[in-house]
Amino acid sequence: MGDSDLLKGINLYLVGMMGAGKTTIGKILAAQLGYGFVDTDAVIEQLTQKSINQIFAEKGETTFRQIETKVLSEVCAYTRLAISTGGGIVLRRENWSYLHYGLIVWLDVPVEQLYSRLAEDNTRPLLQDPDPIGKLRSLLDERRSLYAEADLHITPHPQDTPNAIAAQVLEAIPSVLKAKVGSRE
Ligand SMILES: Nc1ncnc2c1ncn2[C@@H]1O[C@H](COP(=O)(O)OP(=O)(O)OP(=O)(O)O)[C@@H](O)[C@H]1O
Ligand SMILES: O=C(O)C1=C[C@@H](O)[C@@H](O)[C@H](O)C1
Ligand SMILES: [Mg+2]
Repeated sequence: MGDSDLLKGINLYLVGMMGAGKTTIGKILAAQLGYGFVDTDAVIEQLTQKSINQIFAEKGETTFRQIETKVLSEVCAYTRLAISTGGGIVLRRENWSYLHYGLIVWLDVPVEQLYSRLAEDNTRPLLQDPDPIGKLRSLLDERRSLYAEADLHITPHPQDTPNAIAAQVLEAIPSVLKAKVGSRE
């Protein structure tokens, strides 16, 4: 059971740039909270029977974003889930109305580290760019103020393991949960 009552059934959403560790840490958090695990990118791939790269190439980013919103709107109706989102989930205002049903955690990882993790990975269509590090920088510049709308801002040290980062999230939850519930009263 462990920390299973920590969030009182409220969903936990991980947001942040591609490569920030949302999928990796979301799985650990789900196990530790006794929650189910959902990755919106994986759900989109299952639903469409296409890879994210294929969806971007064949249908374009706008269609991907429409599917992403639909998936989020359906997922948020469930409880007791840790949900790793796609890096661009913060872009549509409508998505925030769904995210705010849960507790939102921003994994804020420096661009250099994102790049070193993703350099060998060709599954992120937005990084198929002649200047991937410049692209990561400009995406983060566009999105930083949106990610900052999360309830909890976690800035892991470069050497922190996924388990250590998950522990930081769990440790910080009680204080932010209080603030979040308090703000609704
Ligand atoms: N704390 C960490 N230390 C070292 N490597 C990590 C850490 N967290 C994640 N990684 C590695 O970085 C890569 C990207 O992680 P992950 O897929 O979890 O990111 P993501 O935020 O889900 O990205 P996306 O938005 O593209 O889905 C993976 O290879 C993962 O193993
Ligand atoms: O940052 C982004 O816009 C993206 C991140 C990934 O999780 C995928 O959702 C897709 O590659 C787009
Ligand atoms: Mg992911």
